[in-house]
Amino acid sequence: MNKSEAVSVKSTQMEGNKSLYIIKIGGNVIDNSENLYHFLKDFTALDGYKILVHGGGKVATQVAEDMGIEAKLVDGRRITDIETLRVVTMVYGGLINKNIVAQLQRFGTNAIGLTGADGNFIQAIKRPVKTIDYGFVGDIHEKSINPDNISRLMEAGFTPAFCALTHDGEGQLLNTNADTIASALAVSLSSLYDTTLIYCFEKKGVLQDIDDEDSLIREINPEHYEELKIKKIIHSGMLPKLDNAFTAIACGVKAVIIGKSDDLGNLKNNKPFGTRLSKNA
Ligand SMILES: Nc1ncnc2c1ncn2[C@@H]1O[C@H](COP(=O)(O)OP(=O)(O)O)[C@@H](O)[C@H]1O
Ligand SMILES: CC(=O)N[C@@H](CCC(=O)OP(=O)(O)O)C(=O)O
Repeated sequence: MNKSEAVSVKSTQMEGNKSLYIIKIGGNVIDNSENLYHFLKDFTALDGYKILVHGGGKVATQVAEDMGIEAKLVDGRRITDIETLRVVTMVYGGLINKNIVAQLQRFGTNAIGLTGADGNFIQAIKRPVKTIDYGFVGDIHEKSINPDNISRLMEAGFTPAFCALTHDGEGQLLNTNADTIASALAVSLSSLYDTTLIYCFEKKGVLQDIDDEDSLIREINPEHYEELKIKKIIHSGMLPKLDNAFTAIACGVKAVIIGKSDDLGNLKNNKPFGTRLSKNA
């Protein structure tokens, strides 16, 4: 999460809450039908309240290029002009979201596919132009999410599946990073549920050596994170992911895990899984 996206809201955690998993999947999992199949099956097998958040940046880039629209990303964030907004609306809100919902239904999860505009669940602010004009990109703020509305949907038996689209309340859809949406939902819903946020991607977790799957770092605190950044052990997409993850931990989310989508089943069997974030000792 960059600074302008930071969710500064501090939730009031209550004792004895019901548990909730908020699980985000990224573009590399979505792009691999076998991995996606296994992930959605394991997601269905988890007990309790659940919310799925999906990205799909890789698919959007491919579809845009097929349509002759060049993808432009700055610090991992897509410059979203009006043509690109049309593409991401079709890809995130349509193609990916509806396929995921259909697959979840097959496994028995009564999923309901959503953008932030549906039910006014996530209202964002169009990112102000500073040095870069990101176009139709939405930043989430502390009043973006009303946890009671989302809770009502879950209490009625539905499992929300959010894509990476929000709205500004004035009729405009906005493209919003899926990692940030997952973190903001987790912070907001922590006021009602004991919330665990899980980022699933294609690697075992945060690795000491990105080319060695056996080099999993089992736990990271903010101090350790700073060292890993200086040593350039963590870079590219993992930086905003961890920024979002530490924001969630600091704002009342019970646990945050970053791990491989194939290993989600470990959670049900109480086996260790991925990299767990912690506060400074
Ligand atoms: N130390 C690290 N361990 C694991 N992945 C890392 C590390 N440093 C950078 N990365 C990169 O971060 C990427 C995950 O970020 P991103 O592509 O934004 O995820 P997602 O697919 O969930 O959107 C990995 O594919 C990997 O290339
Ligand atoms: C503003 C912005 O950058 N939005 C992201 C939303 C999709 C996303 O987050 O996808 P992954 O999780 O697969 O990376 C994008 O369009 O790429």
